[in-house]
Amino acid sequence: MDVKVEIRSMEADDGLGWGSSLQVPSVQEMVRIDSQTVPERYIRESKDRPVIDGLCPISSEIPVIDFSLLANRDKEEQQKLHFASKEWGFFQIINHGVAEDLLHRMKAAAAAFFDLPLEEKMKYSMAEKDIQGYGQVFVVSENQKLDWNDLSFLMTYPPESRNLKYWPLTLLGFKETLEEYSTEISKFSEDILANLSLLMGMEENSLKDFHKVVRLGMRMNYYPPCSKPDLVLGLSPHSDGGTITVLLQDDDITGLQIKHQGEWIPVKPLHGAFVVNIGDAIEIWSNGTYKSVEHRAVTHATKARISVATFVTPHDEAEMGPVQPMLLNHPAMYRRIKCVDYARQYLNRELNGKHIDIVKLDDKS
Ligand SMILES: O=C(O)CCC(=O)C(=O)O
Ligand SMILES: [Fe+2]
Repeated sequence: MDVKVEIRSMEADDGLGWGSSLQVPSVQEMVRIDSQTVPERYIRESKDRPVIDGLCPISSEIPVIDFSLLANRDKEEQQKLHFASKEWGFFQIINHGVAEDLLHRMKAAAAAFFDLPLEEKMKYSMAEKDIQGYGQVFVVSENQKLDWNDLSFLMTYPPESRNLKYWPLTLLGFKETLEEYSTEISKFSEDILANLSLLMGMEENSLKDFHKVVRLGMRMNYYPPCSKPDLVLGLSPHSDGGTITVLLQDDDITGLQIKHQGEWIPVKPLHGAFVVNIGDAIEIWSNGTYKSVEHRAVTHATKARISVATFVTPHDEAEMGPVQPMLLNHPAMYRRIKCVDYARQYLNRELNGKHIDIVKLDDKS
């Protein structure tokens, strides 16, 4: 197969100043041209290959939290949030109050974008020095294994953070839907942060203060079907670098797997729920009490899967480092680092497990 479709424009733009990634082919286009061949660059070493088993029973153990109770600061529900963040780093949230119609429109907007012809999508390609737009991130060498995934990454909130040159404004309703969705996710995330602040022995607004305003980056993921799903990964193992991530996904395909007690556990979608996970920033602020857990995505033999991950991202100038109440009975487990420095280091490398070790302090120090 000889597919030379590079998804990157040559426009010079420093963008967010967080990093950049090398050019890669569109996997969706490769599969459209030849759905059977899996190029060598996508085939994982034996030890990294996934077990495709959407029916693993333990999946049902992932905590489910009722947001309507958390919003009322219900103590029992807060304890569930505490347990989930400590033991799993992941939970599904029901009764979040975001209208089902909006969730449906958000998924449809992402699907409509990936449905566009390649030439059209390429108009929104990442610029050379940015990670916003259509393309791929975390590609730093010509030799590394690639994910079976195409993505578009957009800053969506607050409104002034949007760079509309990466937004397909010709798609009817795309902009309005993302605006509406990101406004809802900003309110939802603020409330989760308020509950986590209280659980960490702080004022309700303390975690929010690290953001000034809650800042959202949205990664729309498209995982094409793969004829050999047991040889590839849709998304390499990683933990998310920000505060929390809110994931919206298709109901009918299990693609997300999380590392729990040394095993990869599939997260079976719960209709209408968000999957929320703790990012590295919360692990560091909580001095390791709450866990930013490794996760990955696997592919499906015949179906494409779309997910929409919204990353809550701290203010560039804020500091990551354990907060005072979490240091009362424990030594600091992480050194302090400015959020923008962490983001730059996080983004300019191959995605390969947890990155947090770069700020971990030796147990004895
Ligand atoms: O597609 C998924 O389920 C996972 C997405 C994810 O982990 C990410 O975009 O960081
Ligand atoms: Fe992730």
